[in-house]
Amino acid sequence: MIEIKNIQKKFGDRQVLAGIDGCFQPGETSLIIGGSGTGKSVLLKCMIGLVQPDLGEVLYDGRNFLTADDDTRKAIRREMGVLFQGSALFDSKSVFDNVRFPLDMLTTMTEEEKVERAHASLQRVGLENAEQRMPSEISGGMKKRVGIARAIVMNPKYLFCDEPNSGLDPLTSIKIDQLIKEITDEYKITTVVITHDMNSMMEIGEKIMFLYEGNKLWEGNSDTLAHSDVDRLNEFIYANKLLREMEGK
Ligand SMILES: Nc1ncnc2c1ncn2[C@@H]1O[C@H](COP(=O)(O)OP(=O)(O)OP(=O)(O)O)[C@@H](O)[C@H]1O
Repeated sequence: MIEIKNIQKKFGDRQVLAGIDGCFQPGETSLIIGGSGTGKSVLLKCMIGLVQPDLGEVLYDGRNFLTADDDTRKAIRREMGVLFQGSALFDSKSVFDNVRFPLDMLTTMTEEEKVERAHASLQRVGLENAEQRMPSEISGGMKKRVGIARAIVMNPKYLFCDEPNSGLDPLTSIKIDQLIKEITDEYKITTVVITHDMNSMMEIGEKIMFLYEGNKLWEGNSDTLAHSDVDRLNEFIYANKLLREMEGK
């Protein structure tokens, strides 16, 4: 379980996060939604240690990530998998070498163990036949799958995905969402996904947190999303639907 308490962050005079609380459960895919510039990515970065919040706590199964000693922080980091926007693959490495990279960097596994683990991850995302291909030779959806395989290769307890659907067509988006949800459920991972995607909200929104100008204005799930009395959320959903219709999705 991940708990965040009163996360605050300012850049200059701008209060980007104004005190966010939340709780994310194992085996659950939790979504953070909201318009552009509302602080979703900054919140995610605060959670994974890429941005230091001004105030607040991030607890990983009770361990305070922000005040922990170096060894505990390292241990927590090793339990995290991250799928970055745009997949962030190394262009000069094959699919297989991209996936085994965290094992090379962070473990003392034998060659045989690494190969076995990387194979298993790639198999889990359905890419066992693309291991020797280069990132430039595969589609956007496949790149996301490689990113997911790399994010789970260390058997993470916590998985973070920043806009996993960006740049994908609707069908591929749904497949990627389903994969994230299945993996979360199968390995009982605590998964946090940032998304703009209305389909994702409806299909995998077991828990949804809505941010607006650095505040959490609403929390619920896909069933309650369309029935809130929060004007800002209703505007966001309406704008999203409109955009999808205009794009012919
Ligand atoms: N390192 C930084 N220095 C200064 N301002 C920043 C920094 N990182 C983010 N911001 C600002 O914080 C605000 C929130 O940014 P954030 O990236 O979290 O938005 P977001 O909700 O993820 O939006 P999007 O959906 O467009 O990615 C923005 O106004 C952004 O310009």
